[in-house]
Amino acid sequence: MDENLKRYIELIPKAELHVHIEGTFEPELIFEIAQRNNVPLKYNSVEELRKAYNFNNLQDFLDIYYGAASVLLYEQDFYDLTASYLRKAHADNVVHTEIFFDPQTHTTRGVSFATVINGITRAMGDAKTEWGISTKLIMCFLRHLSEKSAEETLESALLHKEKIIAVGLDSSENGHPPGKFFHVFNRVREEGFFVVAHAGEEGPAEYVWEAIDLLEAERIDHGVSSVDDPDLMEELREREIPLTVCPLSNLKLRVVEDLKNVPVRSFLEKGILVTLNSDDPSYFGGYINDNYLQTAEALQLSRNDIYTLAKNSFLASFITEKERNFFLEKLLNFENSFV
Ligand SMILES: Nc1ncnc2[nH]cnc12
Ligand SMILES: [Zn+2]
Repeated sequence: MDENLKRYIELIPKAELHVHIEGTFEPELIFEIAQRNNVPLKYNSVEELRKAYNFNNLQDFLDIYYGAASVLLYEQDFYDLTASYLRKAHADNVVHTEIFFDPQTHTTRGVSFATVINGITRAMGDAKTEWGISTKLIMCFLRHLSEKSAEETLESALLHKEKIIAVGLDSSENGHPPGKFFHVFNRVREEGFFVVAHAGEEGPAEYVWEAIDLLEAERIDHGVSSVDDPDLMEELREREIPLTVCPLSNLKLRVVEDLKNVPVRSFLEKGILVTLNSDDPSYFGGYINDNYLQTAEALQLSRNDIYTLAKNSFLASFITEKERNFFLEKLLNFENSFV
């Protein structure tokens, strides 16, 4: 790739809108925390664990991801995990990030909701002080569990309402359509949270329709199968519903055979608010800049395309108009001064 475009990608201020905090758990930190908490691991070394990162589909990955998360027990563990991600995001010139967390992954093991959220938000506060990085937190329900379990999780979340900006849906997609969570998302909206949902990752375009029509999702996570349905593409453009696409994730989970097949160009050409994100960077071989760089290379994206993707990341963020204007001005200043 052209050195100048590479530098432009690395330096451009950007927002990350699709990253699971449990998916930023690096093998070295997994072993460190497992050791200090006396939790046995199935793997004998960092190298052995890394070797297991060879996935045929979403479920293969989720099995390992939930296994690693089981070493997280104390508030300090969640703090260390989050601080480690935010350091990397800052290095990639991420100036705003909206982080997913999966409370049920921890509460079902007896770790309290407060332990999880207090550790994460303390690291978010420290990162703001230290690096000026802006952050929001999005709670996700695990869709392989019941709607009742999601309702109980929402109850726990209400005690920490001011720390959570939006509620989403993740985990095993096929067989667990958004409609399964219709009632609980009515409550989510009544409580004033923004709504997002993973849809159209491994699942069909129909699941994206359900997410926007039944759950009234304001942003779709992945959504790559939308490209199969021209009416849906038109709907996403018309209603200005952003997609948080994660190219390296799609490649590693075999949603696509080649990065060339991630439909970022189709979304850009259609005028859909598409963004690039890392999803679970410690498992998929790269953080946000790696996603931008490898996608730009595979799709021959121009500097102008990169600018649009970075701008879209701010347009698609759950921030105030004042914050949005601040970031858009930062972006414009960067554009005008980059040589
Ligand atoms: N890519 C993904 N899809 C669904 N659920 C997830 N949880 C973490 N990463 C996920
Ligand atoms: Zn995801």
